[in-house]
Amino acid sequence: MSEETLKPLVIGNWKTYVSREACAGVLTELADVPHPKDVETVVCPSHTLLAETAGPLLANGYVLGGQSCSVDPDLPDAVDVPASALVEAGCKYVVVGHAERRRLFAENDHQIAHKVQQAIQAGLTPVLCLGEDADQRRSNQTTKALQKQLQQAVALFGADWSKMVVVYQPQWALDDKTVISVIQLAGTIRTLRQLLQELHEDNGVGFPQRILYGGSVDEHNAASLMIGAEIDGVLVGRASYPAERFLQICLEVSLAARIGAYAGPRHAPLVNGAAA
Ligand SMILES: O=C[C@H](O)COP(=O)(O)O
Repeated sequence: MSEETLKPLVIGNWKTYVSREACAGVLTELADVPHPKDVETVVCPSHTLLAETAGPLLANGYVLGGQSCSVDPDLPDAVDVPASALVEAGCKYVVVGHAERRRLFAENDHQIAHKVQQAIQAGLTPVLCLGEDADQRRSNQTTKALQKQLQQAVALFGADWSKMVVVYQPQWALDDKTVISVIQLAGTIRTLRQLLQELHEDNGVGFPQRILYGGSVDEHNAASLMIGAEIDGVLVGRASYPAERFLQICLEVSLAARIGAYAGPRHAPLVNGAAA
């Protein structure tokens, strides 16, 4: 496991919040206030801003990510940015399976598996988002939903996916902009860690992954979510802009990691010598 993957990870997903007009100011603010070096800090600008943001972000110690990649660049219906083009633009990460793409573009697990495969083949680290919807939550199907999404997402490749980042991003929390409780989150993160361990045991591939949380994370809740739910970082949407808020979240995560003596992704807890 590389030194970087032992750090907590904060990903700012700009979506379309940062316009071309606002971009130069944001880049200046991100450059002026040094972000904590003990946090790996990724910024995912909109694809049309990648060219002009890559240089300044990389020069200031940020890591670059893509907001999505195409299912297969060779398919005639490929409309998204190829993973290889993201690499050329300087990206290290790419978000796949984002809740909004699952919902608005009806992206399914099979397409997401292809995206994961494309990302890995291009040398990117996939940031795989998954989570249950409101109905699944109400009917206690959360574990089943997560298991299905996980298994199908990694079904197409047998390579070492230890670097893959998993983001728990419950659809219901995004729909309502609900802030998840630390207790709720802690329980589901534990389940996810267990599911990942089972996948590891079944396939003999890399483990453990970094598990992040995404959904209404801000400068006020980032630290308590980090410590209370034992996550490895956060995926931030709205609060990734303005830069001041995003930098404060990075500081909170750094502080939480120090308080919790964070030492990298954890294994599933053991009960009587076996995984819980
Ligand atoms: O990509 C980020 C997630 O959609 C979370 O967005 P949010 O922080 O605005 O709730």
